Amino acid sequence: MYDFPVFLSLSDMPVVIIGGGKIAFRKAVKLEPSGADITVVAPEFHADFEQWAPGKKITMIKDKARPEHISGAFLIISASGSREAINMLKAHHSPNQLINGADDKTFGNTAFPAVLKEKEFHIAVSTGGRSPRLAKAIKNHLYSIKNQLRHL
Ligand SMILES: C[C@@]1(CC(=O)O)C2=NC(=C\c3[nH]c(c(CCC(=O)O)c3CC(=O)O)Cc3[nH]c(c(CC(=O)O)c3CCC(=O)O)/C=C3\N/C(=C\2)[C@@H](CCC(=O)O)[C@]3(C)CC(=O)O)/[C@H]1CCC(=O)O
Ligand SMILES: NC(=O)c1ccc[n+]([C@@H]2O[C@H](COP(=O)([O-])OP(=O)(O)OC[C@H]3O[C@@H](n4cnc5c(N)ncnc54)[C@H](O)[C@@H]3O)[C@@H](O)[C@H]2O)c1
Repeated sequence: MYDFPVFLSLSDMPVVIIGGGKIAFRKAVKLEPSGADITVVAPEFHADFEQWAPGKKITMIKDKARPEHISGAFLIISASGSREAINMLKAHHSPNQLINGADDKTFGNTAFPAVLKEKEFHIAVSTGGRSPRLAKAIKNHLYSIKNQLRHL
């Protein structure tokens, strides 16, 4: 699973995040600098969303996720932990959509890596879904040694 790494250009691409909690917020904050056209769908939003989203290219829909919310999306982030939302997504996604199963790694075809972004380079670490904590630890280790490579 998740065995092919790629860097995407998401500017103006339709991205839908299902869920409005802590994890959905983390994904939204990571995606926003890409310039994607982000829609977040959830019956309830974490307070961080309400403070952070105004003035950004983010549409917030206060509703349960429904088929019409996902139909035009290039990338869908499943981050609600809701069985109902996951089952809806399983039944109504199309086979050529990118799906990030942040709440269920048994479903989906796309994982967010742990990212180290500097002016000169961009490193993404994945464990193929096996251990996000390990991915984070490797990223933090690379961060701690990056200055040793400055002369290259
Ligand atoms: C790297 C990172 C990027 C990001 O999130 O953007 C990321 N998870 C991070 C952290 C993290 N995730 C979790 C914890 C708490 C538990 C713990 O401590 O272990 C922590 C720790 C923390 O939050 O500190 C739990 C967790 N993660 C997933 C599930 C669902 C499941 O497993 O079914 C559950 C709930 C399990 C449960 O509750 O049962 C699934 C996924 N998490 C991934 C990525 C993808 C695989 C990446 C890879 O290939 O390695 C994948 C498959 C999909 C996706 O989310 O894209 C980011 C570190 C970023 C950084 O700091 O740089
Ligand atoms: N991928 C990761 O890195 C990672 C890390 C930790 C946890 N998780 C998983 O992510 C999921 C979400 O975690 P959280 O802490 O954000 O949860 P949370 O309870 O804070 O948020 C859940 C959100 O989903 C919304 N929701 C509920 N039913 C919905 C529906 N039918 N349609 C749309 N939205 C709906 C809720 O209104 C709420 O906004 C959990 O399954 C958790 O295990 C993932």
